[in-house]
Amino acid sequence: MDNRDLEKQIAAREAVKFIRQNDIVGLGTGSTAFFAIQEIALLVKNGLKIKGVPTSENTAALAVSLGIELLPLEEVKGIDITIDGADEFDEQLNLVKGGGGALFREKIVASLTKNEIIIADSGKLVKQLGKFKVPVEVVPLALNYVLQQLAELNGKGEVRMKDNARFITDNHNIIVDADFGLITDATGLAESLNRIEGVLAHGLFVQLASKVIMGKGTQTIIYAKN
Ligand SMILES: O=C(CO)[C@H](O)[C@H](O)COP(=O)(O)O
Repeated sequence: MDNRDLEKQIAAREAVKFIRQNDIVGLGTGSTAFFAIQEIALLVKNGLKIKGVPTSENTAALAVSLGIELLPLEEVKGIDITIDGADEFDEQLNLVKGGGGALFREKIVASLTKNEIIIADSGKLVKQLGKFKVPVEVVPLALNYVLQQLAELNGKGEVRMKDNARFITDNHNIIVDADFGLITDATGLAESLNRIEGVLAHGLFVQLASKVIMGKGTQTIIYAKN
């Protein structure tokens, strides 16, 4: 395992300590969340009773393969704790998410969650968001309109591709990765993106995380809400 994976793993091990018996647990998506799901599966094998809520089809398949019982997102009224990754975060706990294209379900799960814990390796911490382009999930018919609106916000949008075709999300939409340069006002930008018709969700997560647990070398550093 390389150093970044080790950092992800120790962050995941620390995060699962916050899970309690009978919790409803949001299960994140991506290579960091993968470590948390593995740790949760181990706890379940050892007698922990939880129900998982997946943030993507990939995560659902992984969780089922590891013996974690799932609840469908549409039936869930509240989630006790979620453990998810991020593409970048700042010390105010603002995040960019959606590198794996699961941002819409991740945002719904985060919004339903009491304790949203983000786990990350040390490469994800930034002084200011914007190094990672902001993923925007777009209803395909609205693509040109959304690209124009992003340009009005000084964002250069590019349709995400995979294997020479448009990347398609679990919700049958496309992703535009938008470059806004360094983001000075994450709240303002998030609100502007929320107002664009045709945008289902965007990857700016503001005021949604309660802590970020970051692996650094063999230690973890916790950034928490004041
Ligand atoms: O938001 C996400 C998926 O939509 C992931 O949490 C984010 O992309 C981080 O992924 P990884 O842990 O593989 O670096």
